Amino acid sequence: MDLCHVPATREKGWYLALMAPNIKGPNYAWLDPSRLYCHPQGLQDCVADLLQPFQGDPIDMVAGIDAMGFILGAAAAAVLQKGFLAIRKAGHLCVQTLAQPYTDYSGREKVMEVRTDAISPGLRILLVDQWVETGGTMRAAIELVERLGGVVAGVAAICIEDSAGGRWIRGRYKCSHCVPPRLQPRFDHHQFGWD
Ligand SMILES: O=P(O)(O)OC[C@H]1O[C@H](OP(=O)(O)OP(=O)(O)O)[C@H](O)[C@@H]1O
Ligand SMILES: Nc1ncnc2[nH]cnc12
Repeated sequence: MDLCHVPATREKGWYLALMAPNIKGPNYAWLDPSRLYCHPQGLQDCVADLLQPFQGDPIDMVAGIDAMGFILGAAAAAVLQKGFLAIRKAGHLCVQTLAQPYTDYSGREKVMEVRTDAISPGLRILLVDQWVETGGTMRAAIELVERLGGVVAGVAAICIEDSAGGRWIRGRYKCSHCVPPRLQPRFDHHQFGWD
């Protein structure tokens, strides 16, 4: 695959074709989007599409979710010229943290942590992750921000699936994603290959 080829017309989500299917079975997410980060124009357009709905919105800080949410989150923070807060899977931060248990698409119970000294009450935070499948991970991050008095200014991910958790998030927060309407049902049904 040519990771430099740029199509003549770049409609929203053109770079989604760079994603790759799971070939390793049920212990993994059904899809791996990360090859699109290898494409310079793909990465740039992905971040621009995620930020477009928030143009003009007051955002004080961007938070990205461990691990792949760090990539788009940090890129978005750089574009917005804001700071970046890492929301981490438990057991990595050697400072005072707040913890939130959750369950994700794997069905396993996990714990997310955030440092307690970065979010002051009323701080408006844009939460970024690579993907929302069941919504368990993003909901845990939302809980952490709100328990610290922060305000979730928005939720951004390449895709927010039409799951119960995805709908819960979409119903309560301003959201952005990269999926054109014709492709959303394919992603909701975990179908790869949408040309
Ligand atoms: O909506 P959910 O069902 O909660 O799933 C979404 C989460 O799962 C993936 O991360 P994962 O923890 O697999 O790993 P990584 O980011 O460390 O690769 C994805 O990037 C989200 O963070
Ligand atoms: N990165 C990802 N891609 C597709 N589905 C997912 N579910 C959780 N993470 C995912």
